[in-house]
Amino acid sequence: MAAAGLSKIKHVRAFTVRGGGADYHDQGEGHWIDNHIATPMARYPEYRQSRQSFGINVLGTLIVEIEAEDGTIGFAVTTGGEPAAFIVEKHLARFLEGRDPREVEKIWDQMYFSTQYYGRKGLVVNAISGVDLALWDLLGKLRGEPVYQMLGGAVRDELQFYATGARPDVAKELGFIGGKLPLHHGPAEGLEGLHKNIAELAEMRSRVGDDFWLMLDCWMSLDLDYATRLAHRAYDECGLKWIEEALSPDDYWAYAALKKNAPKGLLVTTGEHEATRWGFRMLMDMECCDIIQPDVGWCGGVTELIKIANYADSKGVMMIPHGSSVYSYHFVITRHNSPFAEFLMMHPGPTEVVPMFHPQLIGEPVPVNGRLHVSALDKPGFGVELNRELPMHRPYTH
Ligand SMILES: C[C@H](O)[C@H](O)CC(=O)C(=O)O
Ligand SMILES: [Mg+2]
Repeated sequence: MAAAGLSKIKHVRAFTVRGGGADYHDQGEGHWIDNHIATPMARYPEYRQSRQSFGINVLGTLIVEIEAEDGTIGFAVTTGGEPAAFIVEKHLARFLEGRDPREVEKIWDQMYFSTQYYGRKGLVVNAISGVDLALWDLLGKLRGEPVYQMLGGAVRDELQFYATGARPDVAKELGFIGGKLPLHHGPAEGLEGLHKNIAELAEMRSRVGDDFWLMLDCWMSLDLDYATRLAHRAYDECGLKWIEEALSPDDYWAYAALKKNAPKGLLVTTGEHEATRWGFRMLMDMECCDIIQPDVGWCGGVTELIKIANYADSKGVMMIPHGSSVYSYHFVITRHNSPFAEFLMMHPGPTEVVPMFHPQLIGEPVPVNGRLHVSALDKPGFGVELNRELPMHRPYTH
């Protein structure tokens, strides 16, 4: 039974919406995020130029709303679209309705183990993450507290960001501490592609100077041999800071080998497509990387991220969450082993700072001069509202 003053959960609803936002790959033509980026599908020439051509944006955004008996609504956005909406409405909602919203652990446990026979990673854990984030948002709104306060409070006054996008030189001018470039050419483009990758990085190094961090996001596109050669050349010739998600997320053995093969001083990072405490334990126990990068909207939500982050802390591994806007800001500010955060540049250029989940959230804070003061997070829940002017669709009910 809910304690006096805290409403029980009345109803869970799932919606879908298209056009950017949490499904940040769902952008219009000409956007930097869909311009010949190296992927595991780039071995097929017909899918090389555009990730949308092989369906990267096929799912769209999932919106989860949880309404309490007093009418308070918590919500969250993540990816997963219509199939995730089905899972939320037809399977997960039963573990919330009629419950005390403070039962986050029990609700998570029931969502995960009831779906384990067809879930464990990917879409199902995206759906669980969306529900979990909406639940934390509701709890914060019911208590009148920001999520970061419920997580133990801020350990510093501001967040510092690096920027992901095709223009680290602009990111530097905008005050970010570093810039992460997408890798453009994968192994199928041979030695010529490797030379082009290095030339692009060298050109960017010459624009940003010696001290600005430059990173490469390889989006699962490489094999171990290519990744090793790229790592050495990019570090030696261009002072690369880290090589990200170079390999398939399933190939823990290749990651462990890459970390051994990589030059000392270059960081190996991965994890945005990994999920749950068990997946991240594998990455850390097998010494696959120096930085883990869970996406809070995909790895199991805040309830699971607490466990992942604590394990990382105990192993001395840094945790820099992937993207995920306010959902990671509220977490990162509470952790010493997350000293900075990612900001995904969603401007098509990208030459301006625009909210990462634009246009889905109202009141979404953005870094100013590469920083965000904790006071920007001082609103109940995750501190944002849903833009209800968007054409939301509720494909299933229960
Ligand atoms: C730029 C990358 O290919 C991807 O779209 C985003 C990502 O992996 C990241 O922000 O990290
Ligand atoms: Mg990445």
